[in-house]
Amino acid sequence: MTTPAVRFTNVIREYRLGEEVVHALDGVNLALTGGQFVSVIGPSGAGKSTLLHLMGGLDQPTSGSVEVGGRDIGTLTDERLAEFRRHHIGFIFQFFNLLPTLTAWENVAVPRLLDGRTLSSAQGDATELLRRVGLGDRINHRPAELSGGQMQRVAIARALINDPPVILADEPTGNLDSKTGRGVLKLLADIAHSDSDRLVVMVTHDSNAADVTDHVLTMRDGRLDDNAET
Ligand SMILES: Nc1ncnc2c1ncn2[C@@H]1O[C@H](COP(=O)(O)OP(=O)(O)OP(=O)(O)O)[C@@H](O)[C@H]1O
Repeated sequence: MTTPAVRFTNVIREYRLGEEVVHALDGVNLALTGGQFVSVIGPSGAGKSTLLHLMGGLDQPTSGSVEVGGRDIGTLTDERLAEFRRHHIGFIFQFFNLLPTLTAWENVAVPRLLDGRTLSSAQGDATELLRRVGLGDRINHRPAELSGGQMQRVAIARALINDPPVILADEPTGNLDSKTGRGVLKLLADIAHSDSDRLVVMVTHDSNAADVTDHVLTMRDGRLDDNAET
């Protein structure tokens, strides 16, 4: 049996605010294999972002385990966890989070700096990825010279630069018009489907999402509605 790209076992995440305890995740079990594009939907406060943050090692469960590629990320030290995130997880955000003074290819190459490499050593890979996301003619443009959809494509190329097996997207179409958003969703689907080892998980309020994703996880009050083994 293949190891799931992501597995949650009895995951609880509580936040304590004074006397009050919020159960952001209230016993989540899931196993997601690579090669698919999964969306996470549900009402505000249901726990969607918490789920994504735990998948990406940005937050830790109060109890239960989160495995990425078969490794329990709760057992890693902070330093190992940061390294693990850089190589195993690609993040895509609603507001792109590009650096305004850098060109498109330099933005794509930034994660390589964190590995102690130079930007220029990644220029070839960054340019190739920009071509892949349809921006081969925009490699020297700065973010202010790009449309919202183009900025999100740069951010997607940046998420791919270290070839991570898991890509996590938090409302990636939330700041785009619906036509541009559909293009971004199609690109994310292509990225998931072109590699059987790659899982793409997206938190969204986008009503088009269910049409383009292979599986929809619905969250409510910190729990998943259905059996999430795919
Ligand atoms: N750092 C925190 N401290 C305290 N409570 C938190 C924290 N982060 C999230 N919560 C609470 O956990 C619950 C789940 O929040 P989460 O952001 O995961 O929901 P969501 O489904 O992503 O919502 P939205 O669609 O509005 O972004 C909410 O009740 C929220 O208030």
